[in-house]
Amino acid sequence: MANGLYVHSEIGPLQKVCLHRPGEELLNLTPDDLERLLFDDIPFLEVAQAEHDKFAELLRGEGVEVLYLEKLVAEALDAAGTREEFTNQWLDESGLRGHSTRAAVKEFMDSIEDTQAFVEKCIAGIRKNEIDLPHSNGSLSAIVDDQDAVTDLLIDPMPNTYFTRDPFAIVGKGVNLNHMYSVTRNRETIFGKYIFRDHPEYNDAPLWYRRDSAYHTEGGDVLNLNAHTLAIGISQRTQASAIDTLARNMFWGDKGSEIDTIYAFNIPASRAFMHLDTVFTQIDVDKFTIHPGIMGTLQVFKITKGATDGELSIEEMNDTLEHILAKALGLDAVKLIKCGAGDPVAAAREQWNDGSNTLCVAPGKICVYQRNTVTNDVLYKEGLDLLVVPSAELSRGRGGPRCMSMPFARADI
Ligand SMILES: NC(=O)NCCC[C@H](N)C(=O)O
Repeated sequence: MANGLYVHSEIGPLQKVCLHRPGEELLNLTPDDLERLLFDDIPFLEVAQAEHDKFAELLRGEGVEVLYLEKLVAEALDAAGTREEFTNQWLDESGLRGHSTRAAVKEFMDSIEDTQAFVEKCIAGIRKNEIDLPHSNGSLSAIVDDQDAVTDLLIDPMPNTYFTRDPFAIVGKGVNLNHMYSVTRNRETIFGKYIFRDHPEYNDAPLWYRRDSAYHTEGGDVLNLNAHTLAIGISQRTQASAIDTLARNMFWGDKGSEIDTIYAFNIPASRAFMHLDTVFTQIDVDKFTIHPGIMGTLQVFKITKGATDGELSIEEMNDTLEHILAKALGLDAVKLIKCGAGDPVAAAREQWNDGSNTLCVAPGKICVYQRNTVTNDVLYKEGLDLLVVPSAELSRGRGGPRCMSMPFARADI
């Protein structure tokens, strides 16, 4: 067991983080596929990459080790000799139809010698004109599927891979390996399966949640409040049943989870508020950014062990959000800083572009998107130290600095 994972808070000095630099997958996004692939516009790749490089450089400047997802996957497959197994699983989940088409794609992927280039191609997707497809003779599927095809892609790209927050979430020394809400993103969790099983530094990680679980959940909904307390969104992306399953795995599993209390935040199921971290992130020991739009409807439940094995105790918290968070963190008070300075128009505009979605690199020091000027001004005035990420193109995928990062290690506070 060589599991180098350690995350017990949202704010402890960030030591290692996993990113993915957007790549050719964005060149396979077409207007017709945007909605299905969960994008709102087509980013200009060159600029998106430059913005992402700046994000990585800001993190390195703070002493953070930046790991790249595609490199970790390639290292895992090479170290364990599992590329063949991975390829078959990726093909099984790629939506390909027809035996001979699958064989042609497999041959094409096998011909890519370098494993990291192979992983990058899995993420990029495959256009029909890249492969000599077998003639339709002898295959009903090749005739019917071809005439029904609505896209020029043989295999969809995975354009959301740069949102490394969502397919898995590090909690303590283990991992929630998620079953994601959408078919298009669920393939990203295959990468997690191989990293946390096969990578020399992260193998044999305890899994608190498994990608074959029945219910869907995503990492953007998971906030590590402290070593024994989690906050999780019940949202468009995370079902209450997934939280029940996770709680049982953590409270009674034999893999050593330290979590004994989960606060479930029921937020409206909408695209703008897709995860808890799109409306709410911790930025200091006693400070959070929050989108005021959720305050009215927010329902919070506290989940702990019930009286008998496997039974959860669920208590609805009838208190203000400030009090609930202060209690959860063992503090006298916390401060909620409103996105858009509380102005409803600025709040809605800046939340849409991830004004509440910050990545904390140390208490009081956070990465924010440059474009959210109203929110950033408030954060400056509140004494936060801002690492400002250019965001004209990255933001088109509807995720901010927290969405674009998965901490693997944070120092204790
Ligand atoms: N944690 C996050 O809020 N991640 C942002 C994910 C954006 C992506 N386009 C999605 O819809 O899943």
